[in-house]
Amino acid sequence: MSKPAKLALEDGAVFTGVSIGADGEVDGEVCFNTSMTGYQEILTDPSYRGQIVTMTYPQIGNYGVNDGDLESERPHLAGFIVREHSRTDSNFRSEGSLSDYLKEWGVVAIESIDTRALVRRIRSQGALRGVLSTVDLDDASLVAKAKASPGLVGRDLVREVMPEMACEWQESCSDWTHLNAEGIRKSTGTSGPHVVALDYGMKWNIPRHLYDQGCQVTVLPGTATAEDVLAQNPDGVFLSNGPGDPEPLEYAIKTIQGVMKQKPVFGICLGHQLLSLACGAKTFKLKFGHRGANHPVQRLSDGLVEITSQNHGFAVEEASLPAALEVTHRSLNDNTIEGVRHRELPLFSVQYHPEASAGPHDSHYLFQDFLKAIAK
Ligand SMILES: NC(=O)CC[C@H](N)C(=O)O
Repeated sequence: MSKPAKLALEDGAVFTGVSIGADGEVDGEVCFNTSMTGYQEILTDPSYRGQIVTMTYPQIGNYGVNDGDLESERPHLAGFIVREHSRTDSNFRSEGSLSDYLKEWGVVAIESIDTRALVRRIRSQGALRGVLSTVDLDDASLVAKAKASPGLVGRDLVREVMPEMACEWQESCSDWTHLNAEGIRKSTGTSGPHVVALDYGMKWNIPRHLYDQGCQVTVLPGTATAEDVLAQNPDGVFLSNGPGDPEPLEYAIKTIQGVMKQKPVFGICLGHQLLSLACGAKTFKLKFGHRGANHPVQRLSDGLVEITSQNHGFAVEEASLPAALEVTHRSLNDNTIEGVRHRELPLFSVQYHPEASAGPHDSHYLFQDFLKAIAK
């Protein structure tokens, strides 16, 4: 028996569909991801905290869910919007249906709305606050709730997703990760460098890659101080992805400033924004963000174009870049900064996701670059 659900936006638009997830009501920033695959990695990426994610690919759930394709222990997004939830899942790796998974984890989700119209609205007006509900179906009430939703700007969402405790990472990339030109060798123990990863909501495929490069990986909560990090005597420091606005994360910026002159640092996505802020740059909010698995990024050193996996709504403001930072990668969609490096110190970061999961493997070389920086 199908249950109605509604999505209401702060601009007054209301979409009526069918619930495919848990009963309930959620609010958040409505964004969209254009990946054709990877819905399980997207659901479990902690960077989506506070967001209601729309998939533009029309049929979702067709390969089910499994215990291997996870980027954290649970879904973190506020809600999920699809055009059509596949009634069957055909995949030898499937261990269950997407709908059952969403219900198990209490994710409010909707299908059978005009996702093309919704995405066109977001693209023309910018990211919009919204409410997704199976319990309140009154349009005016829902629109009022959407207008009251806090949005992402100025909020520290990292504290809601980061781990409580430190841990030693011991997991390799899945056997499904194809070896690229450089090859991802399965870890033969941790004879490599000791890396401290500051976890602001880290996607698991990042420490898997570091581990497969032979690193000993110590994961610390994103609130760790510079003293906590240096007490581990690391050979390098990694700054992870994570949700929300980077600007209010003053504790994280302070920690980075306390280690960046002593240790090589590599940052991804939120880590890239925090490293840039720590060096004196500013960040700004993109109109509707970059979220997908086919975003072209040019590496400026040799002109190579990488096809990248992306999920970010903020970016580093080019006009605010200090002389010490050099732009290394640029988006070919909108020319925004996708990577920087420090001209003197061994610090570099990218706005996009070289760990893929899901997406192309073009950028795995950056993990080797980090080990080369550490070796130097
Ligand atoms: N995936 C991420 O780390 C996202 C970074 C930041 N929360 C943004 O939206 O830009």
